[in-house]
Amino acid sequence: MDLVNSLSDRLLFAVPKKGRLYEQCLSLLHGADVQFRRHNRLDIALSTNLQVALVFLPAADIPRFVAEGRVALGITGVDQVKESEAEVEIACPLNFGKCKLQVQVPKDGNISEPKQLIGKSVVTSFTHLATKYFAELEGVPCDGPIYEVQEKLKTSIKYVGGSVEAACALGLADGIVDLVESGETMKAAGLKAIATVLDTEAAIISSKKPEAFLVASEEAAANKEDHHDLVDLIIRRIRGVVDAQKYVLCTFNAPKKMLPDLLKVTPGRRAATVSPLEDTDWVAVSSMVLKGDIALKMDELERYGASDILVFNISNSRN
Ligand SMILES: Nc1ncnc2c1ncn2[C@@H]1O[C@H](COP(=O)(O)OP(=O)(O)OP(=O)(O)O)[C@@H](O)[C@H]1O
Ligand SMILES: O=P(O)(O)OC[C@H]1O[C@H](OP(=O)(O)OP(=O)(O)O)[C@H](O)[C@@H]1O
Repeated sequence: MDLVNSLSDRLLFAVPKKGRLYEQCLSLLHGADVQFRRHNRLDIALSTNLQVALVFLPAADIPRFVAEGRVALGITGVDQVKESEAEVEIACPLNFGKCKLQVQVPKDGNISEPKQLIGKSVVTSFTHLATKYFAELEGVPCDGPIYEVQEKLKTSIKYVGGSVEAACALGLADGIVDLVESGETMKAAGLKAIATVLDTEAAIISSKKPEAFLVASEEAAANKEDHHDLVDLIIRRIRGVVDAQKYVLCTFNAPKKMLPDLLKVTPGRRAATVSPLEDTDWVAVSSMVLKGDIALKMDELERYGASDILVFNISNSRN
């Protein structure tokens, strides 16, 4: 059977084909045990252990494919979902691809707030979001199609597909609207941020259209229900991996008399596990702690008399 025909029985799952989200998507799929082999240059890969086909697409196109029910699930940036105005479900934020869509202007110029860009020229890859932002700033109603709103704006919003940060230096724009993470690109291009349009991160999105779950062959159609179960299974697995990455497991030995204070420091996600020790004046405690808090928590545990404090990474989890 050729590759395209073998897709009819499978749940389609769109993943960015390159760029900032690509590597982390692969590691997430690995963590969720979605196994597949991608052949050179092919943008479709059949999973070897689930009834899933991965489709590698540009991040910006994924919301549209999912909204139209061509694929059931996708991973992309929330910024791309908002920009495309695609009607999709944001099933699970993924805690990576975190950045901000910001209005940026030349560092040494005389513009210091977005209102000063009204009537001037702005370049971006996010024309919908930029148009909405400036429409609000100018008090223009934003209910018509985007080109009609743009016609009413004093500010000119123009599209470029990449290297947006070069637009000011090249005389194409007075300001830009672009993504910023570390700020390195903006700094190197001599720009400064003067406003944030959107905070964004990667997310799993799922289709609201029933046809996303339809399968072509009769035999496979009988398993249609399975595709809903499969969507649920994949989302739960991925959520488990994402949650696991946010936490570490902290274990320590605690003098019994200090236990109430120590449990206030590390109460655990639901509750800490407390186990007896040979020495009856002591207990062992294990508890999940947010990764970002762990150093402070260890300081506090030590202060309250905990000893043998150990911290472990968690590779997967389920609630
Ligand atoms: N610097 C960044 N830090 C974190 N996440 C980012 C960053 N830049 C982009 N992203 C996220 O990754 C998504 C895809 O952006 P990326 O620049 O990788 O696009 P791409 O598909 O490679 O397209 P192109 O390079 O042609 O613009 C963005 O929509 C955003 O959600
Ligand atoms: O704040 P930073 O950490 O420097 O990241 C910001 C840059 O990252 C993205 O571009 P990317 O490098 O993905 O390439 P692109 O310009 O081709 O989209 C974005 O468009 C910025 O240019």
